[in-house]
Amino acid sequence: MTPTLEHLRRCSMAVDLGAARTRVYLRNGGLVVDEPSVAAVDVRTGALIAVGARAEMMAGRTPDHIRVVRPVASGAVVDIAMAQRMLRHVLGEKLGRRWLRMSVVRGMPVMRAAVCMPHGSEPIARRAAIETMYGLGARRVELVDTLIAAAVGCGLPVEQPEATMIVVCGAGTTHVAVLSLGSIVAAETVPVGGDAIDRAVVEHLRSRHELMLPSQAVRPLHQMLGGPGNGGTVTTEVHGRDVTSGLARTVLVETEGVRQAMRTPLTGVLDAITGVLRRCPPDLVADLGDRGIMLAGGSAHMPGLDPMLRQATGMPVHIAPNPDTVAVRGLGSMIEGRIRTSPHDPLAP
Ligand SMILES: Nc1ncnc2c1ncn2[C@@H]1O[C@H](COP(=O)(O)OP(=O)(O)OP(=O)(O)O)[C@@H](O)[C@H]1O
Repeated sequence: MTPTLEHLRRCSMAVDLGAARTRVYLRNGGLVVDEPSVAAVDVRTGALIAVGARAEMMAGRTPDHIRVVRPVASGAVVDIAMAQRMLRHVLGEKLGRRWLRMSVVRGMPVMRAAVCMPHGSEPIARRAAIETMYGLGARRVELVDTLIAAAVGCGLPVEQPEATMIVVCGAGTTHVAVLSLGSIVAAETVPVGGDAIDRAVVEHLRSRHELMLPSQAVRPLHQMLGGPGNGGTVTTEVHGRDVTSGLARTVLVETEGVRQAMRTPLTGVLDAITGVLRRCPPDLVADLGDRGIMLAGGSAHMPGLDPMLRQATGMPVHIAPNPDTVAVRGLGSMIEGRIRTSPHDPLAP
């Protein structure tokens, strides 16, 4: 069923279950949860040991009996029971007794929740999101297209008869859309995000330089994506571990090689942008030439991404303020009734 703004105004909670992070916004309470979508479980007893940032820190450092799991992948809940335990735990931790009062009254579920769903998600993914929220005590669940929520969160004039383009680049997926009059004119989703770019860098250094890179060493290399950074230097020192000996090693890496490695997965995003533009009427494309692209999602923080998109598309690229939380904040504005859109808005994914 397509939710209307009236339905959304009755929701007390907006939820964005991402592959990297889980975010919860409470009506009149703001963003109360922004934690990694990770849980650590004792496989002998099934007990939950940690969730969120604490569980993420344990990844790769656990003894055999502790498993670190990610219940959300590519924008879909893949382990409903674990997603419920993770959410219950973080909400209980952040809200205490208030959480109990808002979810169940006299044993009956009372909460109404709005959940962001990736554009074009499969019915099974929608079902999984609904089941997750029912298990948490929701009486009713409204699903809203992430692209609409993100556009609202970016402050784009979605209800106006002019085109706006949004690119939401998350951890596992990137969504591209052109919106006008509160509706999606054309959209595409590609299974490429920040994680694929990081994997491309790690793989390049392993195969070309026989260097294993610790995960925290990948981010400083993002700078190379946009063009010849570092004052135009052609090589950069990278510290890591030798693949064969396991000993610490420093190598001089050609920036162009790293840049090409990062650009390879991003060709999917560029293809999606051109595909969406090709499907738009010419008048809307003319609007976009002036307004440009609004870049959102956690990967918008990647320092080389916006210059790279600017260079490849020839269009202005703007980074949304707090780009990683735009979708849940946009959905939060909807449940708080702070936006006006045309009454025929198709909000559903
Ligand atoms: N400062 C930063 N520099 C570079 N990359 C960053 C930065 N902050 C976050 N990221 C990247 O952003 C991604 C997470 O983005 P986001 O929080 O939007 O994901 P998500 O909504 O959980 O994922 P998805 O939309 O794919 O389900 C990760 O790949 C992370 O590495």
